[in-house]
Amino acid sequence: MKKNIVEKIWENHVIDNSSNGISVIAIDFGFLHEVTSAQAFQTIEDRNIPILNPKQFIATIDHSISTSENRNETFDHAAKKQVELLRKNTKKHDIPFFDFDSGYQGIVHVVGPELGITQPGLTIVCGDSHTATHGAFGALAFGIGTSELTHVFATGCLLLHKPKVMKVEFKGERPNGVFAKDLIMKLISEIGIGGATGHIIEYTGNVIRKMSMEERMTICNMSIECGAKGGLISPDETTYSYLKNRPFAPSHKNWDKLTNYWSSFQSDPNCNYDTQVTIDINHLNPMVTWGTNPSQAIEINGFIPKDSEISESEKLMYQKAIDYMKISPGTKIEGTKIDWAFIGSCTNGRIEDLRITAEILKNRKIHPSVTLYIVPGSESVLKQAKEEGLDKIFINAGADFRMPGCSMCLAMNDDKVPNGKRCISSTNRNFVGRQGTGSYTHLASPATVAASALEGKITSPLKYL
Ligand SMILES: CC(C)[C@H](C(=O)O)[C@@H](O)C(=O)O
Ligand code: SF4
Repeated sequence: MKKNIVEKIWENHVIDNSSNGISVIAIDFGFLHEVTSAQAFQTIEDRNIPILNPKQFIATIDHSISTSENRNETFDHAAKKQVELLRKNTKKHDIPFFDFDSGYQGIVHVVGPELGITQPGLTIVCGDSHTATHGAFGALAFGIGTSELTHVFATGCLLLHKPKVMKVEFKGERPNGVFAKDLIMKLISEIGIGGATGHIIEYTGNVIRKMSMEERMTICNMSIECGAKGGLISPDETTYSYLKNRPFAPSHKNWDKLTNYWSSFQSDPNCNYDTQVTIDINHLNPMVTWGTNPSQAIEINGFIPKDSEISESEKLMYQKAIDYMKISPGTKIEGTKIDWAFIGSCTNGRIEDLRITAEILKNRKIHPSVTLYIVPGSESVLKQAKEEGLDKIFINAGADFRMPGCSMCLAMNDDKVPNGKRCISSTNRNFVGRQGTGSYTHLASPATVAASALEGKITSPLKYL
């Protein structure tokens, strides 16, 4: 029988199928961060259960930490407690922990792939919704809750319903100025925040095949924003050459055998999907959100929608978003004044994102009324950026180039957009107050963010490319 990639990984990991549609699935790897792991550690300790395989996990710190130079010292009390608890728990249970200045610290979804831990065909979990990112390598990766994490600690398994599978194909040629971020934002704006609920998305087609691993991660990362449990891309030569020589990737000895095995994680031609979506990107422009969820996005040369263009079922959400965002229906989104700009996060905090940012900022100054934070996704991204001299370009442009972490993506730390200020951001969520109480967020690609920071208003990157 023909199978899609999700079915293949699933069948490879089924330990038991029960009669009520729930299966016991083996989990290969788990990532931990300071916000969602403490309760799971506490539960297994209270019940006196050991962690079955501590080497099946790695932990790092990202969400609540400071991104200032002296980040070790500038902790608020609650954040410090979270970090210290994770340090203590990982030490006690012998789980590798990537602390400040280990060389491996960073946002969990940036760190896993760049260390070569994320590999094709694996099942990967983390107490974090953007675990979908790891799907870019052909892994079945998804976020779990704290009680599920307790199960994985104790048993290395999870009880799961088999997900449905949606095939998404981007068709055409990518126009200049249009990046992976624009493609995924376009998909979400088409199918809506619940469009892929209950599904894992498989991204297919030539546009995806030509993408780097960084771009594929940006795509898979935002799968969750249209309701999907995860998103993945079948592995190919791009995947294998990215993984080769990474610190935790398998050794070269049996590399051909290994890549042959990894290549088996492909959907069979003409296999079955529960849902299929095709997106034509031939005439796509850079995307930007106008509202308070990621589906409320338009092309940058478009107009903020009017009430008459909105379907009955979306009117309430629409009106709330318009009121909150203090924008005028029917006006052009391009040209909207911004006060802050942010480049970073597990969506767009990788080296390629910093390179395109540098290309646009080089020998230019950001607008005097704009504060631009550039936050690398990990210590290795930071190191690479410095080696390439990108830090100097950022600083010369007037940006604040900071230490790795989630930073202003969710403002659970010191980095916040002030009340009443408007930010253009390379992140994945524009919920009310996401970047700070009373702040306004417009999501876009790093190129659009950089161009907008130069102009002090929402600006297409085309002018600078
Ligand atoms: C804190 C964490 C649970 C959360 C998530 O699950 O995604 C965060 O990473 C986010 O992006 O909102
Ligand atoms: S960078 Fe943002 S989206 Fe990613 S894990 Fe951190 S808070 Fe969540």
